Amino acid sequence: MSADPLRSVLYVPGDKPRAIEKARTLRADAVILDLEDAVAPEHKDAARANVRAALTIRWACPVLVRVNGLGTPWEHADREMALLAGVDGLVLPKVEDARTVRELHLRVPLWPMIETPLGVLRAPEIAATPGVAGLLVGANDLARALRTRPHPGRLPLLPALSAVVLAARAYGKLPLDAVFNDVRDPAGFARECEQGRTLGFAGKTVIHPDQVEPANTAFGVTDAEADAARSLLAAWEQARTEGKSVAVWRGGLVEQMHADEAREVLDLWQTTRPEPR
Ligand SMILES: CC(C)(COP(=O)(O)OP(=O)(O)OC[C@H]1O[C@@H](n2cnc3c(N)ncnc32)[C@H](O)[C@@H]1OP(=O)(O)O)[C@@H](O)C(=O)NCCC(=O)NCCSC(=O)C[C@H](O)C(=O)O
Ligand SMILES: [Mg+2]
Repeated sequence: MSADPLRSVLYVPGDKPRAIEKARTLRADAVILDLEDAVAPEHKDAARANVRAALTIRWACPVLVRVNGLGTPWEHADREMALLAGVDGLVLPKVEDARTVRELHLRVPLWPMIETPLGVLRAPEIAATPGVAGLLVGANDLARALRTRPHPGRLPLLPALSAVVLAARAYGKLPLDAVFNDVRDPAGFARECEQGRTLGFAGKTVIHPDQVEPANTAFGVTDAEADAARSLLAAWEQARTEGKSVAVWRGGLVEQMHADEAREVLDLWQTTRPEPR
């Protein structure tokens, strides 16, 4: 389990200084200062200057920058600014192969976005690339490229979502779920978080302050889950003390991997507990 949970990862448009300021007051596990699709071409230079200024400030969470993609007029200036300003990682949009990631020769953690059909097909090689910390799904671009129709349960995207989880997990990287566009639909957002967690995502990318705490809850550990993990571990350790290879807890079989999983749950609970007041 990662020492730095990424339950909620907030996109903040680089051309909105007020939103950048606001992001510092939220409890997102990380933020992505966006220079790509949230910023219109005529605002790119101003956004880059805002992001440079934001990177000089001390943040309570890791700060990533989503740079403009390969082949755009802004890619070099974006990367150079972010690297010089000391960014915690770069989000690379629309990545379609491992070679382009490798050839960037960047020494910060890289977060390729999987948001095209080719990107999905090549997600394993992209996830395996040294320097890659995790994969993000870009469901808006992907849905458009696949010509899917909107569906409340994301049915048409499920194979791609699972492919990204599979690729990331296979190489020990973190898969982050896509954004949910309707910022005025908290029930729909909660359902999609639940689905993302069930699919195996480590956290969700979000686009509005109101989505931060619900994502933290959905991808975090409740006190009840922590209690259950402690109880399972106690049963496991008791069984092992008695020389048994497996335990039975609440009527179910417990083996080593369940005990390992319970320890991971407790780690996450420990690292994400609100500070005592
Ligand atoms: C989605 C929004 C355009 C909604 O904007 P708006 O209706 O104006 O929001 P509110 O009035 O409710 O805002 C209330 C306050 O919250 C601040 N705010 C809003 N959004 C953010 C944010 N993302 N981070 C920080 N703070 C934020 C406002 O400034 C207000 O503050 P205050 O003045 O104190 O009241 C808007 O939320 C927005 O622009 N969101 C981000 C959009 C974005 O980043 N898009 C790009 C990433 S997603 C993407 O590209 C998809 C992917 O690539 C794919 O293919 O799927
Ligand atoms: Mg996109």
